Amino acid sequence: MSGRFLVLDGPSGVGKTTVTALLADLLAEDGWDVHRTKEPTHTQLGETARYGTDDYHGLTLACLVTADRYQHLETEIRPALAAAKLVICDRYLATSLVLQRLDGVDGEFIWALNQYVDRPDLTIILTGDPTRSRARAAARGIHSRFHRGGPGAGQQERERYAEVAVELAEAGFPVHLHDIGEQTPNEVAAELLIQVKLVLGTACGQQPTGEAACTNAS
Ligand SMILES: Nc1ncnc2c1ncn2[C@@H]1O[C@H](COP(=O)(O)OP(=O)(O)OP(=O)(O)O)[C@@H](O)[C@H]1O
Ligand SMILES: Cc1cn([C@H]2C[C@H](O)[C@@H](COP(=O)(O)O)O2)c(=O)[nH]c1=O
Repeated sequence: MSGRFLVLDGPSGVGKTTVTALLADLLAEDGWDVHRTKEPTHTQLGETARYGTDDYHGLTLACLVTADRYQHLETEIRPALAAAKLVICDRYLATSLVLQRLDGVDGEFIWALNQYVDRPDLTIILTGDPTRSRARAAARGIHSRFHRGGPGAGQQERERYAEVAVELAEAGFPVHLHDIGEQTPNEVAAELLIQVKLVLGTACGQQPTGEAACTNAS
């Protein structure tokens, strides 16, 4: 039996970690056996990437985060999927396509590095007001050079994520773009639950009713 693979991605401070936790709880209440995880991982390799962005740049950082992704897939994500779990992952390929490009790496190289990664059943990209997202990330604590820069950097990141939503959809990844607007994390999670059920079906094996595509991404 094989599980399902769900990803939440988007700019720093938009609320990925908060919403991932809430959505994971809602899905568990719905009967899914949920495995929540994050990239970079909390392994030595992952923490080197997360906290090492002042030391590692460009190609080096691209290789580090992708090496962490393959290790994550091999040791955690694929075993959980093989155990029929619903894996929900905070950040994945979309982050690389946005941040590594902002770091000067060619998109073709990023795709080549990631050519053997698993395709999620659904990638949700959260976007929101960049001034608010940046302010939240700053209030929580800055641990990466990608978190620095004011609203201008946040606006650029937001635009890149919207472009990457389309890019992933064109590459055959089911994508849902969700702008949080004024929503609270609970409201975002409740709305996403509906979308997830449309695409993944229900825990008791009901077939999905929606065709996988890039929704809300224009
Ligand atoms: N919709 C929201 N409205 C108000 N505050 C929020 C919302 N979503 C998250 N927050 C708050 O913003 C802060 C950052 O949220 P969170 O860590 O979930 O963001 P993130 O996207 O995972 O950030 P990063 O990528 O930088 O780790 C937290 O303090 C969280 O409580
Ligand atoms: C998955 C991924 C991550 N990064 C970098 C960017 C930040 O330094 C951290 C993410 O930190 P947070 O705790 O989620 O805020 O990792 C990256 O450059 N590329 C990636 O693909």
